[in-house]
Amino acid sequence: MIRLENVNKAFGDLKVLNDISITFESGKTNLIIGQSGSGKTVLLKSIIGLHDVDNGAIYYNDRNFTELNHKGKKEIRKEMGMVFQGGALFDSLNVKENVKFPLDMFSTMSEKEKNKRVEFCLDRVNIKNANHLFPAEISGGMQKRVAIARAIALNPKYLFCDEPNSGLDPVTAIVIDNLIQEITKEFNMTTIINTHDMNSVMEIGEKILFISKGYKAWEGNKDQIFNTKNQALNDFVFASDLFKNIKKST
Ligand SMILES: Nc1ncnc2c1ncn2[C@@H]1O[C@H](COP(=O)(O)OP(=O)(O)OP(=O)(O)O)[C@@H](O)[C@H]1O
Repeated sequence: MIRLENVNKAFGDLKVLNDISITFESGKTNLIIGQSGSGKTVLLKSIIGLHDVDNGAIYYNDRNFTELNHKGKKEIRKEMGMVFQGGALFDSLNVKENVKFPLDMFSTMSEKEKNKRVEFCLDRVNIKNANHLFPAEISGGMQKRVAIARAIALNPKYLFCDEPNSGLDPVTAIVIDNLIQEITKEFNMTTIINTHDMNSVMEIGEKILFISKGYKAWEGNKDQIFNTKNQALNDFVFASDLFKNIKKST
């Protein structure tokens, strides 16, 4: 569980996050949605400690992350896995080496244990016989799977995904969304996903935070989102004719 209490963040005079409070639950896919520039990335970066917040608190279960010193934050960071936009694989490392990288950096496992863990993670994301291929030699969907395998290599309690299905065709995007949801449940992680993909909202929006101009404008789930009376959320969700028509027909 990750809990935010009255989180504020400004860059100079620009107030980007205003008093955001919410609980992201474990074993669930928690989505942050909002228009471009609404503050999603700044919020995600604040949660993982890449930005210091100006005031407010961020709890990882009962640990107040914002109050911890460098060493304390580092301990919690070991429990975080990340899937960056575009996958962010190392081009010069093959699939196996990419997934093994965090184990080499941060674990005390033996070589045999690391290899076993890499095999487990790649198997879990359904990548087979690709250990020696380089990122440029595999499809976008496979790259995302490798990025997910790498993110779960250290068995994280918390998983952060920034636009995990950007650049994928709609079918592959849903497969990746479902994979993230499955592993979230299987390993009981608290998963937070930044997205503007309405298909993701419909598929895996178990808990949704909608931010508008840096404010929390709504929270709920995928079943509630289509019946909301919130004007800003309606404008966002039903921006396309397709979704307007879906709403009319339900
Ligand atoms: N390091 C920074 N310094 C100054 N301003 C910043 C910084 N990072 C973000 N901002 C500003 O904060 C606001 C929110 O940006 P943010 O990247 O969080 O939006 P977003 O919702 O993630 O948008 P997108 O969906 O396009 O990625 C923007 O006005 C942006 O210019």
